[in-house]
Amino acid sequence: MSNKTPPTSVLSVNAGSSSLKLQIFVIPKNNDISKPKLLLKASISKLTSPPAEFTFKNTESDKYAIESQTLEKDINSVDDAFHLILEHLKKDESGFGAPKLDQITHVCHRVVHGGELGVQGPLVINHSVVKELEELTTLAPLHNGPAISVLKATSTSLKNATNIVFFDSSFHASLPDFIRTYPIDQKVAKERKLRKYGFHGLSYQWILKNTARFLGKDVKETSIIALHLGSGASMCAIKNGESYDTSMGLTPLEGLPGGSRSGTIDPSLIFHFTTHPSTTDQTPASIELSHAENILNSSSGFKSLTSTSDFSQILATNPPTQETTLTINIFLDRILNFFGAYWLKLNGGKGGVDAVVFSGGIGEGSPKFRKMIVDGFDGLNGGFDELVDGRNNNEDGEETVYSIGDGGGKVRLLVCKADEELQMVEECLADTKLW
Ligand SMILES: Nc1ncnc2c1ncn2[C@@H]1O[C@H](COP(=O)(O)OP(=O)(O)O)[C@@H](O)[C@H]1O
Ligand SMILES: CC(=O)OP(=O)(O)O
Ligand SMILES: [Mg+2]
Repeated sequence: MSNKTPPTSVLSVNAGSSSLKLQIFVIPKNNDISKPKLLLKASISKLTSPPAEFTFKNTESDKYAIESQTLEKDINSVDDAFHLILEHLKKDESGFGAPKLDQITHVCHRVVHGGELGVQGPLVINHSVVKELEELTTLAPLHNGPAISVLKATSTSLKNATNIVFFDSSFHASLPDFIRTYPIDQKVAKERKLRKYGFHGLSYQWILKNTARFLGKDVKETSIIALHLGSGASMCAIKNGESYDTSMGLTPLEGLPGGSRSGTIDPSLIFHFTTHPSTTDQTPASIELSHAENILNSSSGFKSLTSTSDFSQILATNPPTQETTLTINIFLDRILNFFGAYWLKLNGGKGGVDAVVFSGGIGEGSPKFRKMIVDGFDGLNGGFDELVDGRNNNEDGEETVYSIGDGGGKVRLLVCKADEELQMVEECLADTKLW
């Protein structure tokens, strides 16, 4: 329920497939509502390649700070992670610079799949919204369930707060019909809402607005190829400020491979892979995740090719093994497939691409992998910036967007640090309909 008061203290929660990231912002009294102040940042990562890692930073006090702690306890779900962070927050309350947990007025939640709800943009939750989201769980099996469980936990533990959901899929409402439509029976497709939705949209919105700012361009005139390479990886062709194509589809399984996801495969492979496919005559509401779908989401991708879903470990294996080399080559190859396609679709050869932007844990964290990708652009002869090693290796840059190229090309090479949490908070503060 909305409490109809302007936000003064906002908690923002991002339940990813391998991590939970959380930030708290305050709007100091008499201050501009568009300038939230970061009070606290916490994350638990490596949930799918344990042991998990905990970080906690209160900008006002170091008393309970945790730079990076390997968790001994069996923390391997977003739910566990949320409760652990909540316990730590309660301990930290005494050291809080400003509001206590019960003074949080608004909670922003990243929900990956919004289905048709997602087209409307962010929503204040009520029972019917939660019910609709629950029905979408099977369409984002690694994400929606955990996000709903955090949503329920904050509704119970932060009773005074308004809970708002922000959808990863909303940014892709602009996909043209010939891109969003799968060539299947259209009656069935419409009835069951089977189409490309696309995800990582909060990240793409953040990348777009910050890249436009960096380039000094209007968002509506900015066209980029963005790569969000995290535990789940996707790419997006953004044309004049709108999503024109993206690699994920009906679910976050389509497109690039990821930590535990296969990405695109021949759909018939499912029937050769499993001896327990779901039967086809179930109604959508009663369909459980099939065995095969579960395998493709949870035990495929990097994890099935090497011993880990943690890409930093795969890149760091020295000397590389046959398995790590194969994994890296597969990921690179699929990225270049999409890159070539998006370059054509955006008319890159005729100046239709302003920048290539890397983001997500891998996109931000690995100069080595960025260089491999950029080397793959050679054949396009596309007027890209030259990669500058000193810039590409810049690990401590504080800026949200920075250049890794020489700046002399028609197509800039940039890194943008993902911040889906702040993206949600900025949207929340800007949209008075939400409070
Ligand atoms: N410095 C790094 N170099 C390469 N990969 C990295 C680095 N830091 C994190 N990663 C990888 O990023 C992925 C996690 O990305 P992230 O965007 O945080 O995940 P999530 O999808 O859960 O939001 C993991 O595969 C991790 O190994
Ligand atoms: C949509 C998706 O795959 O998200 P994440 O990378 O956070 O798991
Ligand atoms: Mg993420």
